[in-house]
Amino acid sequence: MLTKTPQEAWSEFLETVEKRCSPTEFQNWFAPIRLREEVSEELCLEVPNIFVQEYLINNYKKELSSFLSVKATGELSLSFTISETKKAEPLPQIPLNQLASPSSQHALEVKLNPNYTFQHFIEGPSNQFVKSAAVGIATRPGKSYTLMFIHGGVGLGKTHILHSIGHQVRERHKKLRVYCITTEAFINDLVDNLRNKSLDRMKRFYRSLDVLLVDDIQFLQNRPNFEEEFCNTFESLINQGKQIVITSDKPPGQLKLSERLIARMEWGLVANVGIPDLETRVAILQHKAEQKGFRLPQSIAFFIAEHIYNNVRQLEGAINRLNAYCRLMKLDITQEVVESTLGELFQTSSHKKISVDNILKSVATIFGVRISDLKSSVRSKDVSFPRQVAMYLAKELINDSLMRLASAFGGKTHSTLLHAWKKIAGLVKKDERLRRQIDMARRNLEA
Ligand SMILES: Nc1ncnc2c1ncn2[C@@H]1O[C@H](COP(=O)(O)OP(=O)(O)OP(=O)(O)O)[C@@H](O)[C@H]1O
Repeated sequence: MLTKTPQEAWSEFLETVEKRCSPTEFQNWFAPIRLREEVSEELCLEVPNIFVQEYLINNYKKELSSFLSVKATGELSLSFTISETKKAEPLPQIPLNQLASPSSQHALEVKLNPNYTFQHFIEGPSNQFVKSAAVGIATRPGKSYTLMFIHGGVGLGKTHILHSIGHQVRERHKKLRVYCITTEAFINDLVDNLRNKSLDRMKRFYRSLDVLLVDDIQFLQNRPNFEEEFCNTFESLINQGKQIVITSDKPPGQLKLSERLIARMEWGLVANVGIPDLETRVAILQHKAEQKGFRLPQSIAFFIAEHIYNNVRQLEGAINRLNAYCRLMKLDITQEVVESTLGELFQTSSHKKISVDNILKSVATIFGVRISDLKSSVRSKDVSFPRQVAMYLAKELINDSLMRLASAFGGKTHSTLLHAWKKIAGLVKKDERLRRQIDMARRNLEA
């Protein structure tokens, strides 16, 4: 019998999920969910949008069912409400008769890259949220969130997503005026129009758009004069219920822009694109190879993905280089060929590959125990403590799932590994000797 209140069940569910998923996934999908304080036996959740609700049900139904009771109908005792879209303060509207004609042409428009479509965007835990939110926005532009703000590191697919929205809107909403521009081009446009005293025409043009896609807003930093005009354009579109999508290398709060603009951007749907995990990188490599018309063996894709890991553009560069080399030299793709062609890229983009086996070797030497004991289920303190240190190092130094890391320790579970990591992380703060032992192991491994 379930005796927990829905609130208790929810917080236990969150605790479990937080241990299991990546911080990006948790931040994107779970952190925005609010528990509604309703007097009900049902768990009432307030979600910021339908994507979060669908994500929760599609991916965590099984887990939820072990925390929540089930109704007589067999459904989970769970209900959702979608938080009301926050409204921007009203600004003076531009009369309709002043809007530019839909046939206006603009030289600075960015042509949407035909390869940057949702179909060619490979999904993984690091970008699932941004992708489903973008698909939702492209399906009903201006209807759910009038502003979407996409941020993330270099080469992780922000422009790809931006153009995908543009393609889909053009395909499904033929009458809507979609315009894609880089922030640099917007600034150049502004400079030209100021010089030609045609600022009003420019304003009318931008304010007549239905969907404005703006790439790399970080280039607006430290340019207060241009920022003001951008902010006006932006507010005017938002007030008309039009759609804006902005990309940036940082979240809104970290941009050096006026408080007014930052507040406006934070008000939208803010989504982060993270670094793809190993499996997603492998899938991206294989997809890119397929697009180029060749097949990349799985083992080779893993090999490349293990060495190039924080920039998808570099993965794509690797595929292009490998393809060109093998075609010209009429070679099959083997690991040797990959090493000789892409070795340089590996050097610049990767640090030394650390494996659980290396960690076990290093820890065994420092603590004077046998590797086989570390992998066994021996529980004596002189073995279990170094084993926990090795688990701590594995979680700290290897970018892989807890489950896989734990199983490399002779089939341990992810909760054992997490427990070990927490314990050692706590001890290392106060135990000088342990800190030195761990530093020594790290130096050995990274040397
Ligand atoms: N998930 C993905 N699936 C397929 N291709 C991807 C994915 N993520 C990125 N790419 C590819 O990586 C390349 C770089 O992506 P993009 O230009 O969109 O990155 P960005 O985040 O805008 O980079 P920058 O910060 O430099 O502007 C593109 O060719 C894009 O197609």
